[in-house]
Amino acid sequence: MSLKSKITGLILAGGRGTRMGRVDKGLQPFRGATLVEHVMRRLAPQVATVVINANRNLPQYQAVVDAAPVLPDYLDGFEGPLAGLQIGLQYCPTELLLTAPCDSPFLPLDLAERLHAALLEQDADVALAVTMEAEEGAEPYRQPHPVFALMKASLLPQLDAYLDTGARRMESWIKSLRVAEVMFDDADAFRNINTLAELQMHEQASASQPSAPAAPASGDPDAMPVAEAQRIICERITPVAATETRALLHGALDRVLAEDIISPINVPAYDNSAMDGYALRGADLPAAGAPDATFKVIGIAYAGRPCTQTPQAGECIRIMTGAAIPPGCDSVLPQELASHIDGDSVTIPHDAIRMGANRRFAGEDLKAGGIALAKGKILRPADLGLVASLGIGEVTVQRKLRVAFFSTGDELRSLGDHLDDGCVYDSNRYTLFGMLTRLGCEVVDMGIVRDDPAALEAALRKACTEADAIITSGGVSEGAADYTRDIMARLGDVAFWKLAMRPGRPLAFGKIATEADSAWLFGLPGNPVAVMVSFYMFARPALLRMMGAQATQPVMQARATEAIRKRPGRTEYQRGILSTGDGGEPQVRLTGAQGSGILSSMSEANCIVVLREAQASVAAGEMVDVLLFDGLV
Ligand SMILES: Nc1nc2c(c(=O)[nH]1)N[C@H]1C(S)=C(S)[C@@H](COP(=O)(O)OP(=O)(O)OC[C@H]3O[C@@H](n4cnc5c(N)ncnc54)[C@H](O)[C@@H]3O)O[C@H]1N2
Ligand code: MOO
Ligand SMILES: [Mg+2]
Repeated sequence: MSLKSKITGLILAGGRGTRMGRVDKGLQPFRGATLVEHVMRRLAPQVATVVINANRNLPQYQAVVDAAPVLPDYLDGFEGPLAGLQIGLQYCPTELLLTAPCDSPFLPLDLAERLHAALLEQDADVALAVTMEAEEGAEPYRQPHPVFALMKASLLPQLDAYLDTGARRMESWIKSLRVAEVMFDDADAFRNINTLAELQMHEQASASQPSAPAAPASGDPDAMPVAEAQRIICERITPVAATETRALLHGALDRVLAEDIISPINVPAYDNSAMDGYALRGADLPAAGAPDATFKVIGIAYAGRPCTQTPQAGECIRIMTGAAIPPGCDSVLPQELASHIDGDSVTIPHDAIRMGANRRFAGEDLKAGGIALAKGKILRPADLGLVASLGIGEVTVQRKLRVAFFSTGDELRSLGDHLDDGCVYDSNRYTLFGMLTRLGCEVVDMGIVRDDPAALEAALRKACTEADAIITSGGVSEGAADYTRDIMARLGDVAFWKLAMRPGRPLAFGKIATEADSAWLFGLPGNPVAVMVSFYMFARPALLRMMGAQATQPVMQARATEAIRKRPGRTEYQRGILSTGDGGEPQVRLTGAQGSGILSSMSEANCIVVLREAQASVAAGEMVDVLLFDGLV
């Protein structure tokens, strides 16, 4: 069994964020994602699943963990890390739980591995990270980080007992356990970001992330870094304002929500049973070591048919999953845990369930008055169901974006035409059609435009009147027939960039206008792989922004199975195949030839390996960033 499969990751995001002016820390934007997404990216490769403990903005946190749960505190009115830990341990389906706070975007990638080694070696209950800290003029000291801990899931009863005493401090609870401390050299990896000022400072500090080792830049000094081009594009683009209404079953799927959906009701609307069994008063359960207790069944509760009888001491109600918890009851015994059932009497052993077991609380999914789905969410199947669970049948969505696209080049031939000498079939238009359609745009296919200034001008003017954005391919480099550049520049404020990336070096971006209309223009390079990479890195985020969508690109880490050559000074996007290694961990290999005309490399791939600007060649076995096609395309 791999180590990963034994561990559940718990991100602690339940705090009040008082030092950030009560903002929800985990959701603060940082380096193109939210803080919690950075934590997720670094924790996920180390564990079987990641869950989040949060008490606010649950839908936003839910989007980060996808199918895994977001767990609100079980204890009311107390938001310390132990409340989060308690619910995390209650949930934990694996032998071990690894915790990390939501504001620690640099946490070590070998945290689980090193804590686990110490846990075993020292036969401890908990292993936690320690660093050496030094303040000016003072002796260096050991700083334990109890929120970066790997612990046995079997510690739950000890934690419950500790919390029952009214104590709440993480440090003192940990002291009561067998603790292994693991010294990490890189104190910065455990830095959490407490204030908005700190956040801004880290945002500005370039490439100091442990995942992007610094390397001497040796690229073209005129080339613009990818992040800067993305920033300029994002700053200029604003969302399109128009909205429309769509029914859940008719047109809402994959659209961008234009308004927050406020929950009009609690979901579930009433406390109900999670099991078929017997509802009873937890206080009547036999104490530890006491003999089995027998209860009399006085009524029956079905889902949709509540039972209004109130059991007295020693009485219970037969209950089905989803049925309302009867008055006075607070716990449900699953029927298979009874030691004996005979007619209307049920016998229960002392250790069968804990008080409060198997009770689902009113509003534990969605609270009345809370934001069930936030504006900007792209509606997926789960969201349609969630909106329906609120009794709402229609949603307000952003109108679809209209995007015109065409290919440029005298060498291009349309499908069905004869392939003359020196010509190629136009493939970019099909790739663009696919990418735009997947993104949910209304596409306006304008065919092939010759390398002729008058034809190009006419095409751009027509596109401008018909669309919100225009995407072209080819003619943006510096060849003698690359006329697109001149015409684009004449029709608007279009800038031509040489970017520090490969593929996708040339790019044109700006606004063009006719007498009556204007549109954003993305002049993508002609090479078939370059057009796709440029689309995903620049056009896609810009179009999503125009659509008013809140979306991020799913990045994860995988181990490179082979060495990858890379020159520092430019970002490289290599096509990869992600798979599961023998130990169950993600691994990635390249698809072979990586030339920007080799479209088969894109077709074979299921991910892009992102080699950051400062990064040098990667050795076999090193971890690399991987951008999954799933969710991107
Ligand atoms: N002296 C330099 N030459 C080039 C540079 C440079 O910096 N200095 N950059 C290279 C890079 S990188 C790229 S990418 C290309 C970009 O060129 P253009 O955007 O001007 O595109 P074209 O010249 O029109 O075409 C390039 C290549 O792609 C093929 N192509 C174009 N459109 C399609 C299509 N719709 N379907 C299939 N294939 C297409 C075209 O036939 C060319 O082979 O410039 C480099 N040169
Ligand atoms: O954009 Mo080019 O395709 O980098 O080779
Ligand atoms: Mg060219």
